[in-house]
Amino acid sequence: MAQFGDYQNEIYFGGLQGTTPRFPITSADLERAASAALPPSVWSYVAGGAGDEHTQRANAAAFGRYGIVPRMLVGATQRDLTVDMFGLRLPTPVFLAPVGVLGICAQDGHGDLATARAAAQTGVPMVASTLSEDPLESVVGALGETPGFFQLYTPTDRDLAASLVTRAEASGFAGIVVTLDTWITGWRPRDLATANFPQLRGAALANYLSDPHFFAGIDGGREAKPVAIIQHWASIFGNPLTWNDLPWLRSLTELPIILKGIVHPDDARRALDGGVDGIYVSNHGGRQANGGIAAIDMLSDVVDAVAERAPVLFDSGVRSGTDVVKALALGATAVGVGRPYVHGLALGGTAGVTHVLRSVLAEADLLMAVDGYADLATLREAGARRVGAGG
Ligand SMILES: Cc1cc2nc3c(=O)[nH]c(=O)nc-3n(C[C@H](O)[C@H](O)[C@H](O)COP(=O)(O)O)c2cc1C
Ligand SMILES: CCCCCCC(=O)C(=O)O
Repeated sequence: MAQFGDYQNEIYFGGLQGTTPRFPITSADLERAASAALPPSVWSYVAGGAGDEHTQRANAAAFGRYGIVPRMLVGATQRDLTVDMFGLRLPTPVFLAPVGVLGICAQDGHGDLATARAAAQTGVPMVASTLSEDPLESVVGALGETPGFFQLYTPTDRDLAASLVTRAEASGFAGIVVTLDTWITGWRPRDLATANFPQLRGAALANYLSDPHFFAGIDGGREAKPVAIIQHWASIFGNPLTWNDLPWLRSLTELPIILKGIVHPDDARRALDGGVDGIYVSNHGGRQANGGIAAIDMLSDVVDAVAERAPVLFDSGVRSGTDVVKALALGATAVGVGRPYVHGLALGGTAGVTHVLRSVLAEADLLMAVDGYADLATLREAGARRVGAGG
């Protein structure tokens, strides 16, 4: 059975033979190289967070407070990292977190397709953002057999919201991830300094521009001037959903609904009572609210509150395979990689994203081998020890 850790040998032997594409290995080196590769205003959008970015830094640093305790003489020569969730058997516990505006991070403008192709090559599921530069139908097409989830930014225009969900269901997405924490934009100093909001310049509106319901709300319809189209988009983008909206969301689809942005255990319980199928713990990578707690520090509280009633997805601050293993040990069902794959995309399109995913998976797999955990159930049972340092 092939193991994710085999990528290590591919890199070593490819290095000897000169066949492996040379991408940086650590997330810090990837980040540095991507910052040089992208135009400065795009870089500040990707790298930036809310306020003085304390929460963003805390997300990553807080992983340093947790440790895996190794077990010996186990012989974990074969590791099983498969995950069952939402009726799917997934080959990896890692997924691609939704990132809007991927187009501006790719040389040919088709960052969503490039990412979907990397998902197809690695089997890593992709959560595709509403804010895509390629329409959702073509993104799911590029995923091939690999499952995709559609991330919904719920517009205030309910017909448009319903249409996006219906299109996602019809085109083959396996679930709908509803993002709760970004109905309004947080205070993002780096974007304010460059007055840079790429999607407001139309870089990520393919899902809207391909939807007849979107044009129904604009004077002049499809013939309207670009500025009127973008103004209309900005006026309907963010819907401050409340608990009262859950039955409406539920009525839109038979697909599993996963709520992204849950951090409080009581919210997780209430969401499940309200009929959703999955909880996605995230603080949006510190891009929305500064002054918050690191997402990983809330994971086990949410996992306890969910009490096995549903899968718990996690992102925010994941930078390595070690972080993935820690989040899994703390009870996550699957772990989302965010900014690191955008860095890979900026450096090498599909090949760059594939490299990042394979590196993260290889490190996770090798850590489990060395630490004596042959599968995720055993790892989860052992848990992660809180060690106090870091963050
Ligand atoms: C450039 C960028 C764009 C993002 N766009 C979206 C989006 O369209 N929808 C969404 O739900 N989350 C979006 N996110 C948040 C990610 O899904 C994820 O929560 C976050 O990147 C996790 O933090 P990390 O990358 O620091 O680990 C975006 C993040 C970044 C960096
Ligand atoms: C008007 C809000 C746009 C948010 C765009 C995408 C996103 O989630 C991000 O973090 O950036």
